[in-house]
Amino acid sequence: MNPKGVCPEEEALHFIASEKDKDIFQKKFISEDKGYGVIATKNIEPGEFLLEYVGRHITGSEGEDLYKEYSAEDAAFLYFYNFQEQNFCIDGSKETRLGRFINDDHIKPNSKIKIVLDEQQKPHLCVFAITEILAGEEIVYDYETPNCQWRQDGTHTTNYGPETLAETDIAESTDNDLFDISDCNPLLSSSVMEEEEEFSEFEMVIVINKLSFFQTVEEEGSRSLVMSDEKVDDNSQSKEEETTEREVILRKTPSKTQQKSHGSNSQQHNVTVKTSSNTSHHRVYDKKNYCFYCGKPYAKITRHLKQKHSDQPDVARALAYRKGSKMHSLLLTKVANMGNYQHNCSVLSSGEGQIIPKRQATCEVAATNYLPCKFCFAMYVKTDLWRHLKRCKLRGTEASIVTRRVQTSSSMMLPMNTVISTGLKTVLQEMTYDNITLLVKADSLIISLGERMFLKNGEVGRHRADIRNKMRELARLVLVARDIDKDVVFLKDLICPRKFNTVLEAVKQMTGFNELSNRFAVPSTALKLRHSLVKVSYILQGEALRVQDDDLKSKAEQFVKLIELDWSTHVSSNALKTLYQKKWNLPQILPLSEDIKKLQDHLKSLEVVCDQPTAKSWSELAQVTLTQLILFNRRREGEVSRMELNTYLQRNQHDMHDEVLESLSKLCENLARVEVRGKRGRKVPVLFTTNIKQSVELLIKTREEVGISPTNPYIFARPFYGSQGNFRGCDSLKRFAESCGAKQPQNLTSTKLRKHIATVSQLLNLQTHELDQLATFMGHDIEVHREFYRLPEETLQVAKVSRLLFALQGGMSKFKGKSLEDITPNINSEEKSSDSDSDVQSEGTPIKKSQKVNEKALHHARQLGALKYRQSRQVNMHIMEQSLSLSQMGKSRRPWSDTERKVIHQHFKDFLKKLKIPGKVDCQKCLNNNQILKDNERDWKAIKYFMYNKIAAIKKS
Ligand SMILES: C[S@@+](CC[C@H](N)C(=O)[O-])C[C@H]1O[C@@H](n2cnc3c(N)ncnc32)[C@H](O)[C@@H]1O
Repeated sequence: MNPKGVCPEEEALHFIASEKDKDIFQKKFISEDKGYGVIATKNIEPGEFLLEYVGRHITGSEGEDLYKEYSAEDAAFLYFYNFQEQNFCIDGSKETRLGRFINDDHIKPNSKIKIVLDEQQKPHLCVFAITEILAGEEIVYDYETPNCQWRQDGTHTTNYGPETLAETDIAESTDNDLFDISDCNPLLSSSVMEEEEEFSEFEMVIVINKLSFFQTVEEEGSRSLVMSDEKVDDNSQSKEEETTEREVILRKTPSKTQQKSHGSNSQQHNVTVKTSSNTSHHRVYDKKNYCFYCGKPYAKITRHLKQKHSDQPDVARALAYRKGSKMHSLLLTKVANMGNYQHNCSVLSSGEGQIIPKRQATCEVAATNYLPCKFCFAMYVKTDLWRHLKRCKLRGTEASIVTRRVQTSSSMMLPMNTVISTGLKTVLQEMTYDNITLLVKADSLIISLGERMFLKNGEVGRHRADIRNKMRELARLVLVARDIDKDVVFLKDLICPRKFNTVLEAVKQMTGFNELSNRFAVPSTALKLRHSLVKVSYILQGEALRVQDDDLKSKAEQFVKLIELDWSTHVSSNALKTLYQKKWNLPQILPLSEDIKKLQDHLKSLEVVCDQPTAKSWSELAQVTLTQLILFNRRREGEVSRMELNTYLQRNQHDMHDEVLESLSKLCENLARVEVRGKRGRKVPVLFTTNIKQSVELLIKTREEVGISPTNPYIFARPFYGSQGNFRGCDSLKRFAESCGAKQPQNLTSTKLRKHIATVSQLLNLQTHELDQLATFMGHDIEVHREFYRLPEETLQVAKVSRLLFALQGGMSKFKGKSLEDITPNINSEEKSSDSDSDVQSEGTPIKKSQKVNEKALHHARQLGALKYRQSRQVNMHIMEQSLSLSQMGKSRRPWSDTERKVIHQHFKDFLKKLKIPGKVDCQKCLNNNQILKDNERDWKAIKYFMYNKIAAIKKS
């Protein structure tokens, strides 16, 4: 009965039934370490019912399953308890009620959990006050788990309350701040140092007094049920032994750190990691920490440091703090960690020995799974490192924000066998931390290759990716080769004629060579490896020359010789064949003009200009403008994305000479031109329309306002997290292509847009110098332009070779002595049937599509008539595209045959009459000299289409 005359259990039952929390509590953010907690808003008497730990009631095994599935955050809310010799769990992770937010305090708990049974005899976990609680004080109970993370880290803080002094986080204290928490945390003292670390999933064991009306449950029974294969700290064990009338409630810790071993691929062949020797009932104290000063292992490292090395500055500093104070134990922990770190580094560099982690796993874990904390030097499982870094009390004030690439930056603390330049180090830092990266760093030959590549182009972002890929490729080869041949440790061991077969085998395994089909799964890697291997052989030859090592030199030379002799038979020829065959039947689909139009309109509608831009609206405008630039210029996305601010600001803005301007189009006045670095270092121009120019200028003006890092050199910089990167045009293009409602958004890529312009430009029958100009603008060599941006091959085949095939069907005798161009087979009936076929089968297949195009083009040409072409100087691109295949025929400059000439002559006259072109035109002359062609190619084409149609009709009849 509490002072208000209400029985606490009855009050608890009332709140259980009403499914509500008492309104005298409030959820409040306590600190970075603790997260949220529960605060009383009124004074509370001892014994009073406070809150219920509400959640989904499930069985213990269901809880176990959830624990495996849940993230660490959610797993913290799984409450395991034992009731009437059965295991239960309350999953509070999805709850909004307050009970689950109550934090732990084993020093000054003000509450306690008890089980209350409702009318249906269902158990409920209820929290009752055990001391007087003042308004503003945090509700805490003792989790009674010495092993929980925050106690192990020595980061335990007193509960939040009105009389509590402001929380002092050691991370914020300087070395000179004497911070003593011993008054409120007497148990902490040397527990961090002297207690053995362990790796147990069950860290919190809450032992509560049984309520009188509950059945007594034998402790051993509950232990065997819940902790079958887990270990419990000795302290808690002894406490449990003392308490006979107790029921065990277990809460699983969120620590999910167990890692599977990487197996034989681990770089460190003979490196193991110390694992826990605990059994389910006994804790085994066999972990030894290495002394930083004498390099020897000790079971009681703190005592050793105090007794033998108190004169060392770091130890002396720790001892200057009062025994039992937080700083005292933290600084000693650091020295102990440094000893282990030193030992671990020597193990990793020698490739032999046992690594001492901060927490010992129960199963074998690969050494590559551990990384040191850069603040306290302890080795943690790499996937848990970020969590530790957040809490590490030795991280200091300047490092309060945990960096994004936690693993890669910590991996730089591991020993490297080779000297690496600062430049290449920055490249390595960007690598994912795994056993491949570990090998890269340890292999001097791979590093040498990286250094050379970095010297060439390392400052350019995307080349850094190339360097990383090349190095990793070689490291993967070595790892595969290690499995084939146990003598291979580093790449150098492979550059030897005797190991050539191993290399071939490793390449085949790595690139998925199929012995039966002689095909590679990844043919490009197989081809690239040849170049890398030759390069590293040259590096070795150079090295051999410098140190006058004839043996090494001849090995490297012979290896290159073998590559020249044998590589193509075993690798290149099949890899090339695979690559070549992969391209067969790949449709070369160009973007649809209507899709391009849709995208343009969509981008236009998104050009939002706001007076006070935020980082979000700025990045939106940046992406829209970037996409517009790519689309307008048909430029490679990377060239535009990486355009630098200075390049834009320092562009040539001198007024053009008046006479030049006059002779050129008005457009020149309005278009800004910026030259950027294109493929292979070519200078390529990017044109800015007035709109784009305005957007870019606005972006530049408001860069600072939205918080773009001043050191970010790009126009289209990313505004978040002080990024030094830029938006990628391909991402923006993809995003807007998908949202613009295009029929085929997948075809709206910068490469396909470039193909599009190159292809449709052929319809214009540009003069050679004009083609050259276009190619230069696109950043192509003219030969490349002609070779790769020609009409799709299949269109040509359909247009030309199909004539022969059709002719074959109708009998060849009448075509005797004619060229392919002369053959005009009767294809109408076939076209019809194939067209209808294509409609039924699939719309997208290129050949059928081009046949359809033929039909459509003819239709258009007929409908619009040549006059329309002539009158309208603005050529409709869409019609041009559709006339694509016919244009090939229009391109033909061969003289007409005699029969054709006669028929055409007549029709030509009629046609001209129909077009109302003055009869002065001499048709014969036109036909002979291609006069119209010279004057206006488009007219000529339209006429030819018409003629072709007529001829076909005549032949048919
Ligand atoms: C049931 S939750 C309590 C609510 C939690 N503080 C939150 O913000 O969600 C248990 C978790 O709170 C944290 N916690 C509880 N007591 C703590 C303490 N004294 N010091 C640091 N963290 C504590 C631990 O992360 C633990 O896993």
